[in-house]
Amino acid sequence: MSFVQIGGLTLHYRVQGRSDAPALVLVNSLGTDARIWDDVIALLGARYRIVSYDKRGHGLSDAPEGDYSLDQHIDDLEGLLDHLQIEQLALCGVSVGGQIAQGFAIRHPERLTALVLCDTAARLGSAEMWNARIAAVRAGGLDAIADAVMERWFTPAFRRERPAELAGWRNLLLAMPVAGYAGTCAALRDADLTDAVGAITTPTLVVCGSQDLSTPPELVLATAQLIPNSRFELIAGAGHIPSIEQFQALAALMQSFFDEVSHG
Ligand SMILES: O=C(O)CC1=CCC(=O)O1
Repeated sequence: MSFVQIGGLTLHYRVQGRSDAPALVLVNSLGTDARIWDDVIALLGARYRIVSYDKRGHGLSDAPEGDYSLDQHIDDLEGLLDHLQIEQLALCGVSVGGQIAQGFAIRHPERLTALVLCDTAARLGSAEMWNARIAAVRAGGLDAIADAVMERWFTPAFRRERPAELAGWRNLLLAMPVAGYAGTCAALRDADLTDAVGAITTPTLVVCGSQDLSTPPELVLATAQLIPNSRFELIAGAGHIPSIEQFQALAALMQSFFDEVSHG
């Protein structure tokens, strides 16, 4: 567990896996923290130096008041990479983490060897939807939305058969600061990369849980179709966070994609 201050903002990050291996950086989704990647890290750590972090507003990182922007999230990632002196990397993000990854790929194509976009799109939801979500958490805290969020994160089978894990991930959501959640909803409300993702040149794997109710497969596929050098894969039996629910399938897809990219 490590911390760095970037422009006055404290970020929590972790560096795991093989220290002399190529870097793989993972970006978490709204309402989660770096621990959503733990099972994937366990499978890929023998071949990569893996950095995961709690983006601003989440986990052990600072959660300033006010609206955040996608650019601020991308600046944070850039600052973390500079701090760790990582020049070249494979980048993977889920949901808003995937938007941060798309934005980084547009800003810094020269730094990326591969891009993995999980359950994300160039545009997520509508301004009305995010404003309603912000109002709900400001009025009632994270508890006001937690049950609905669990239905989008996880399949009915997971919710039925793995109640302890469901309760644990729900606790993670409930523990997060309202300022961090609402600030990131504002970033989602204001971000639209639809006209920009066509400029991504990095080889890109786009994946989506087959039962994702937050960013359904059609939406994710539509973004994949805008990215020239991309491939789309559906992950059966997963909702919005395949790194938890189907981590073996996700890690296998990532590994074969990285092998393909590095062997031309
Ligand atoms: O709460 C959800 O619907 C899930 C989600 C949306 C954006 C994100 O990062 O997670």
